[in-house]
Amino acid sequence: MTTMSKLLSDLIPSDLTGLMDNQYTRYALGAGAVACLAIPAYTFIKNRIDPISLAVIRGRFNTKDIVEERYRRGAIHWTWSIFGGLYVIIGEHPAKWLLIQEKDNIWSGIDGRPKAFRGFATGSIIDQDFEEHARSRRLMVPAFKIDALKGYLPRMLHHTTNSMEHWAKECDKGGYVDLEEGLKLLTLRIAFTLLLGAKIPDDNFEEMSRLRERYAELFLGFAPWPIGPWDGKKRSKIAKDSILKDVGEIINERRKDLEEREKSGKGTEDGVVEDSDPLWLLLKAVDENGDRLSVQELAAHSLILVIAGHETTAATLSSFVAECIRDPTLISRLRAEQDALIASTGRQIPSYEDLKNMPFMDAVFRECERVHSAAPNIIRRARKDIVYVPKDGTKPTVVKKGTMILWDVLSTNRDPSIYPDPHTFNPDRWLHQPPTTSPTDSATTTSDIGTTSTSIPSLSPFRLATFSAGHRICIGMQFARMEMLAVASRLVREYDFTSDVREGTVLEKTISGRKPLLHYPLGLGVRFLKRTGVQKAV
Ligand code: HEM
Repeated sequence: MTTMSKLLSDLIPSDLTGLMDNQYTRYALGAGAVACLAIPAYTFIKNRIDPISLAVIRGRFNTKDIVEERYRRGAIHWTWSIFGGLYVIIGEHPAKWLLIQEKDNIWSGIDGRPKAFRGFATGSIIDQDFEEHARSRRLMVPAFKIDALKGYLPRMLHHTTNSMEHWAKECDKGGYVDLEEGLKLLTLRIAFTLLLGAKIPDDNFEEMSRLRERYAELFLGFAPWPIGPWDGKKRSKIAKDSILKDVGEIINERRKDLEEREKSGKGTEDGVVEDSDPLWLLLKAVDENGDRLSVQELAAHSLILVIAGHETTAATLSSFVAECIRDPTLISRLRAEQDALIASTGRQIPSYEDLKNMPFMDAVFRECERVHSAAPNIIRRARKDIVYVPKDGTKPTVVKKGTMILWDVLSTNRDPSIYPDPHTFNPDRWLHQPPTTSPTDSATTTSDIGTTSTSIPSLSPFRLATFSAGHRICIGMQFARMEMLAVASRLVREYDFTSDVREGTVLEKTISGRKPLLHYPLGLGVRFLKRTGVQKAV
């Protein structure tokens, strides 16, 4: 008898009544029973664990898979995330329900966020809610209006030129420069000097790098152990205290300046370009009792302005660089547009009006915002039991008081009913077939960059969710859009950063416990070289 037939005869005895006496059969039945319980249990758990949390735990992040999984679960569904159980909502209809109609029924300040996200900017605009929050926004909004933006542009461009020359010098020594990190340093410098009015000498790149390291450490407190480092909270607190100390010094200096001006009657009115930044407006503000904000309150707002104002913009600019590396036709089209603009205006350095005349560049950024949204989620919490009734009239969902609700930005931005072939990076979709606009949404914008000027109309922020929507829509959206166009146009006009890429550079973004925003796992190592035949900027 062969080994196989012996095994079979052992497994299947001729006398079936003695089946349970056979030890192999018992093993097989036992294994079958475990599988019967384990497979549905595994499927049940897997279907309820949030795909982003699962990807971070596994260390394998694929945006397309995550988005498809979230759509499979539906426009509103329950999930367990690393921050606890919550409802996920996708798309325009539930987002409007959450962010507008139920505005008074949700917390969007400190009480609305997961515990891990609390406590790093206590008392700032993002912690505040309701009237207090609305007051802070009213105070800051003038710093983001067109006149203020126009005032920021020359200094933005100056810092960009300075950084580009620095990167080129580094590469002249024969190495590569990590543009992802370089762009963070640049946007951090822009945020410190323009939003807080700090004075930072042009050549102190080392000090900027140290400052940037502290900002990176700050994020270590976001992810709970074991995903983040075991001492993440402690390191984050040390970084925060150190940043607050620096910010406190800037505030004290500017407060002294304000007091001196008030005493001498020199004038503190806005409109002087250097004095229309958000910190200046906050410094001058008085409440109904005539009191000014304390240094602690000012420091908290300043901290959040710098965090929100540099990391996200740099992330989107990095996506721009990565897409140009991936597709060389992009860079030739962008260059053709820039070169034509230079020829028609005679300006090597773009003006504010020029930024409104770059439809293709604008389209590329709109696509970067859509596909590579810097902030993947927006989180709120129910203040009372609230009910979501789906558009199609299917079963309503009751969200219990105290439950977190996460608006899935990544998936909303890839809604196939709005964006055909949603996972493909295709800037032309904005030029040829702009998605439907919503006229009421223009009320949320404070400038005309990238909205009314080019062939690209303003899209409902409930459909392109990158900057959020409703009463907390990103206050710096137009600042960011202007900054991205300004920096990118300078890069494209004068430098080549696409042909010599460091070996091993990975162009797919990921999230990890140490870096909770989407980023390139090994940075963007490129050789940054001056284009030949470019006229010197003046
Ligand atoms: C590409 C760049 C940017 C992206 C993707 C982005 C995205 C966001 C998002 C998603 C929110 C959350 C709103 C919510 O909770 O609903 C937000 C809030 C905020 N952003 Fe931005 N942002 C960017 C650039 C900036 C810049 C440049 C500044 C400052 C100049 C800024 C300042 C703020 C502030 C202060 C808030 C809090 C607003 C509030 O709570 O009312 N952001 N941003």
